[in-house]
Amino acid sequence: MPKVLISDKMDPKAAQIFRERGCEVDVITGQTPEELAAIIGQYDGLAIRSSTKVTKAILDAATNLKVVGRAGIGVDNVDIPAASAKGVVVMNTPFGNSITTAEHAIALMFALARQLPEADASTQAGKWEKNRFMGVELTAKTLGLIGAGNIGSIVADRALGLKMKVIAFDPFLTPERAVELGIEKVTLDELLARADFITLHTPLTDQTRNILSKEALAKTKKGVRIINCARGGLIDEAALKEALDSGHVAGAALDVFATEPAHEHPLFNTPNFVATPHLGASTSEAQVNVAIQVAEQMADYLVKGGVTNALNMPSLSAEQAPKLKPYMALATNLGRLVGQLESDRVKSIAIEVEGAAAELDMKPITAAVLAGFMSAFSDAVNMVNAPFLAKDRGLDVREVRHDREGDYHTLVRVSVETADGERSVAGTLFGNATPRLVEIYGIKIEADLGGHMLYIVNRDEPGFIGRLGSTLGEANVNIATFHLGRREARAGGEAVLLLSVDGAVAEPVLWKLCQLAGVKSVKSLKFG
Ligand SMILES: NC(=O)C1=CN([C@@H]2O[C@H](COP(=O)(O)OP(=O)(O)OC[C@H]3O[C@@H](n4cnc5c(N)ncnc54)[C@H](O)[C@@H]3O)[C@@H](O)[C@H]2O)C=CC1
Ligand SMILES: O=C(O)CCC(=O)C(=O)O
Repeated sequence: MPKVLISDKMDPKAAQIFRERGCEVDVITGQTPEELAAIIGQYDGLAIRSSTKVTKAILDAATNLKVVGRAGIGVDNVDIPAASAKGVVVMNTPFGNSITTAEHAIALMFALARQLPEADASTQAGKWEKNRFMGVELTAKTLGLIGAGNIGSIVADRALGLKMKVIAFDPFLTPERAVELGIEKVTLDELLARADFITLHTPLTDQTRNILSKEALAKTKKGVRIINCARGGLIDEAALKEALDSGHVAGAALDVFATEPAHEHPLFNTPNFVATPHLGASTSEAQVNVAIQVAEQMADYLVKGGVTNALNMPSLSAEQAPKLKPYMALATNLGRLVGQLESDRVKSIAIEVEGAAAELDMKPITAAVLAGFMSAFSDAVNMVNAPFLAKDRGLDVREVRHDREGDYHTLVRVSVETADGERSVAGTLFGNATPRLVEIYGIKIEADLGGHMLYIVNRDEPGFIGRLGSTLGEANVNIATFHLGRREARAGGEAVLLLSVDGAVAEPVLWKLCQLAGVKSVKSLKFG
């Protein structure tokens, strides 16, 4: 039974769902990185929010880990390249807390417009400073969104309801989507010059880090108010403090900080500054949503092989998974066959599908071919890390879907290009379930790939099979299955033999086989 650790505070529904769906679960929160590293080796899954930092050191200690699930959106607390390299799937829940976070941004916009926190503190201190707190209306003001994805779009919708004009800077926002949202797509400089309120809704990336830099803040309209419910690091906090002190920025509200938790900060106690402790996602509704989603997704993966909302692997629904399973086995074996046969450097690999296979999502099939192929060169390869390893090796990967009727109701072909030219193998599924090799390097053959096998290329002539059988018999090698194919219809050409044998064939026996008259090459193969 897969074992899952919940290492951050999460709604109890998560643990309940893990148990209901066949996982054992421990909830241990507030651990130091050392404490986590000491126990993580026992777990197949790790469910987190933002407190647990899934660093390379944690991943190195996580010898059984298959999936990290983030109950939330941002995954900047997970070293995704390190997880991918280790073959660990990283998932998030991209929609469960978006409404809540958008509402927090709107709440902070109101808080700034009417100085609510300061007015509250003053009133409760018995001051009744009616003349001190002069607010501004939101109606007819311009709201500038930096980032118009899930959360930005919801903020836009709410702001339009408040009769604001909404403009957005987002390089990936299409003009059609902007029209659909009822907002205007602008450049960053235009947004800075026009917005009365600016709200940030992008992830923290190399492109967005410090997007509101000192220079950018200087380009804003005097009296602008700024809200950040996305990630610390998007705004230059020192420059923001200066701009608030000088009065150029009339107010700023931050839910997120460059360093969290922010127990102290130069911005604290600055007039017109509002702070919340990364509360964007903190509503009971959002926390139930993300806890349920993350547990369902992780359990689906661990128990049924379904992949949803993974950031480093193609999606595969739990319903699709059983249908794709035999294809993955076929694809892995074809990839592994080519990987073992080709000792030359493979420059490119093409995965072609036709018939029933052409109706399926190709991404998992491609990932399985690559996993099989790469497993011939390195250990600990799986469908998660194989595409990354292939990229690292400079392998060009092509996917081709044929819309044609072939000899087989379904076919997967893997072709590689080496210095010696292109070679390909192909396989089908018998009864929609059993993987079967049907072609190897241009020669028709029918064989199940599995266990230990021998691949022999020889001259097609009488007596060869007898010599081969005797040599193997003398070496006490038992032949389990025997498959034969030849390039030409008549004897004298090239033939291939695929034998499955009961164990690995020792080097001296392979050498003897190579010495047999008519043998061109002998390869020992192993399938998982
Ligand atoms: N404060 C909190 O508790 C929470 C914070 N968040 C944060 O909110 C952020 C946004 O979340 P979603 O809207 O769900 O993400 P999303 O991926 O749907 O949207 C992000 C948008 O940013 C845009 N973008 C990317 N690079 C950009 C750039 N250089 N300039 C301008 N726009 C750029 C993208 O095109 C995309 O439209 C995430 O970073 C997430 O971590 C999310 C939930 C809760
Ligand atoms: O889990 C949380 O409270 C933080 C949520 C968040 O920042 C996110 O989902 O990106």
